[in-house]
Formats: sequence, C-alpha cells, structure tokens
Amino acid sequence: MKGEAGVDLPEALPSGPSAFIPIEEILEEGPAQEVTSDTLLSEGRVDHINMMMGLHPTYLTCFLRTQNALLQLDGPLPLSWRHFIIILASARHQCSYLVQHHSTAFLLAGGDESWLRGLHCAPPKIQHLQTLNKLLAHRPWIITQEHIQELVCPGAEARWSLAELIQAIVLMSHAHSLASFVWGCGILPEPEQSGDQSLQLCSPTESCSPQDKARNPQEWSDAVNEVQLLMERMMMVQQQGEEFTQEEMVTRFERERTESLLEPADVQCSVFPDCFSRFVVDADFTYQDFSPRGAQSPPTMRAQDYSWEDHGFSLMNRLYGEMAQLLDEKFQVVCALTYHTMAMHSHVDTSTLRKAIWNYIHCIYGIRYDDYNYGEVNQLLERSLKVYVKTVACHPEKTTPRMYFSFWRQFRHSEKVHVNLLLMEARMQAALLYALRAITRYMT
Ligand SMILES: CC(C)C[C@H](N)C(=O)O
Repeated sequence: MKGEAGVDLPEALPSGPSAFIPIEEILEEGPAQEVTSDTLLSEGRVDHINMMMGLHPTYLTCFLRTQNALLQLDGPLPLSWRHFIIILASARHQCSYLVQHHSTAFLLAGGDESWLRGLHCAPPKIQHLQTLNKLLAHRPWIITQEHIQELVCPGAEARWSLAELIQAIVLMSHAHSLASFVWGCGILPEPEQSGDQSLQLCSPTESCSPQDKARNPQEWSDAVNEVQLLMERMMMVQQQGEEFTQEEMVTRFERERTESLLEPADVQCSVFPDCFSRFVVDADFTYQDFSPRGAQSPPTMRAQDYSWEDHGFSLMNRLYGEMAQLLDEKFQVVCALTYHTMAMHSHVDTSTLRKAIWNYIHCIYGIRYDDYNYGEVNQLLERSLKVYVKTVACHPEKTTPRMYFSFWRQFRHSEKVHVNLLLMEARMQAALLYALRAITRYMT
C-alpha cells in the first residue's frame, strides 16, 4: 500500500472476529440480531466464535446448549476442573483463544491460580488425563480398554469414576474440535485477549485481503465453471446406479486413505511456545497417518461394528444421559444443515457433497462405511479442499490463510464456515467413537 509520499505503509492488522472473513460480510450474511437476542443474552455478549457460528443459527443454538451443559450445569466434575481440562486439550493444538478464555473462566470458577503455571502444578488425578488427552487429540484409534482401566481401576491412585471420565472425555474432544474451528475460520483474539503478547504471537495474524480472491474476469469465469462442473458431478454421483463388490468398495476406501497421506507434508512439529508447553506432555506426539496397507496399519473401524447411532449413543446415554441427547441432536442438526445453495446457485440438492466431506474426515480417522462408495469423495472434493480439511481436522495449528482461500474460490464465506461445522462435528464424533468403544470393551 502506498501512502501520500509514495512510502510503503504496513497493511493494517486484521481486526474483527476472523482473519479470513471481512467483518462486513459476517454482519451482512449473519442473522446476528436474532441470535444475539435469545441464545446469547445469558453470555453477556457475543464472542468471536459465536459470531462465526451465528452464520448458522440452527447449529449455534445446539452448540451453545451442549457447551452450556458441559461447562455450567450439574455434573460429576467441579466447574473449575472442567475449564482446566479444556485448557489442557486446547493447548495440544496451540489454541491461544481457548487457553486464554478458559484460564479466565477457571479463575472465575474458583480455580487455584497455581495450576495455571503448568500441568505439574495440578493434582495427580488431572495429570493422569494426559495420555488420553494426547490420544484423543491426535490418534484416537490407539485408545484401548487398558487406557480406561488405568484411570478407573479401583486400585488406581486418584481414581476416576466412569461418570467423571466420560465427562472429561467429552470436554477434551469438544475442545480439540473447537480448536479446529478456531484455526479453520481464522478466529482472532477477543479485544481483551490482545494485550497478552505471548499469546498473540500464536494466533493467526497473517490475513488475506479480499483482493487475493479471484477477481480478474478470466479467473472469475474459471471459478464459475468450476462450480458448474462440481454440480454436474454431484448429479452424476446421484444417478450412478452401479453396484460394486465389497472388495472394490474397500479398495476405494483404502485409496482415499492412502492418498490423504500425501496431503500436507510439512507436519514437523514447530517450536511449542511456552504458553502451551506448560500444559502439554510429549509435544512431539501429533496426528500420524495410518501407514498404507501394510504391517503396522491399524485396523479400520467399520461403521457397522461401532457407530454413534447403534453403539456410542446408548453407552453415553447410560453414563451421561443429558449429554448423549444433546450430542445426538447436534450431530443430526449439522448433518441435515442445508440452504440448498452452491455459491451463486440456489435450489440445489447438496447432500452428496456434504456427505463426501463428512465421510472423508471419518476416512482420515480410519472409519469406513461399508455401503459408501469412496469414489464419490474423489469425484466431489478437489485437492485444495482435501488439503484444507485434512489440515484443519488433524493439524489445525498448521492452517494458513492460503489454504483457506485456495479452495472453493467462488463460494461464500458462510459456506466455508459450514464446512468447518461439518469438520468439527465429524472429528468429535470420530474421537468419541474410539473412546466409547474402549469403554465398552473395558466394561464387558
Ligand atoms: C457446504 C456447502 C456447500 C453447503 C451448501 N451451501 C448448502 O446449503 O447445502
């Protein structure tokens, strides 16, 4: 940018709720008024996360209901503990927004200030959650009944009851997925958080101006054609009546899974700033892809062997009934969410596309649906979208503005936020399924 004297002026730092989405577009698109009136009054004000989710009010309502039940209603864990668990979980994804917000809430709930010096200052019982926190965040498929047993077995020092443990598990996976949302939407610190320099450094400060989006006529018409092409593919997928053998279906799943290994290569752990490392043990432990079909490849979880609807829900219902209902509703709402729009088009059936996104995330987490043809993922999700989805779901802290802007260049921001909702819920469900399966095995 040139000033009057032709001197280069620094671009203004992004302000508002998101580094990726101009505030005007959020206010324009979002039915902020409605949302602020009822749901948010209790919160006192609308924070950046809620403003973003407010682009999808139906979802926001059930999200807040769940979050409120988790953090404020009666439950086995003391309120301050719940905030502390969220801090531990969000630190794994270097999410300063959540660490800071819940540090304040922790103190307000009467938490002991010294715990904020680091995990080692918290009681051993909380420290013992570290392993599960780490696995839930990065490789939930490794969780076994032994991990559960170590925490709840009657002989264990500082033992967890199953009721407490299930609440802690929901809190951790809630925080991990919310960290994905924060990074995926480029959520900026709240005004009162900005003062803390050490945390500010860890937030997405780089932003892209709208000019970075396709603006010249050629690029624009390419973009329009891309949407057209995608819609044609969606129609094709819907009409395909072809039947494939089970073997072919498995091969297609494996192909997607293996190809996803080739996505973001730069996943080496960068420096872990101190504001997070004090809450994290074994910081180098991150998402590790399944090795391509071979010796150590962990077995796929087949959805018909363990699914939320048939297995996870009923176990959770026994151990933490209100939460099971709330989560179930949230999953249903997010899966059904549609405005029948695609960028500049309306009256479109987008179910195949939304399903492909959901199933792709489960595929990255090793969950396979027997009756789903993974060829559809390949036909409907362009490479830049896959890169973005995989990064936000597995390594959210590596999300860059470039990734956000490169996929679906002609779609609305609210549609990209919609992708993030699918992403965070699919991720949360995947992690919960593995944890619940381990509890089932422990109990039987
Ligand atoms: C994620 C988006 C493509 C969703 C689409 N706008 C719909 O309303 O269904």
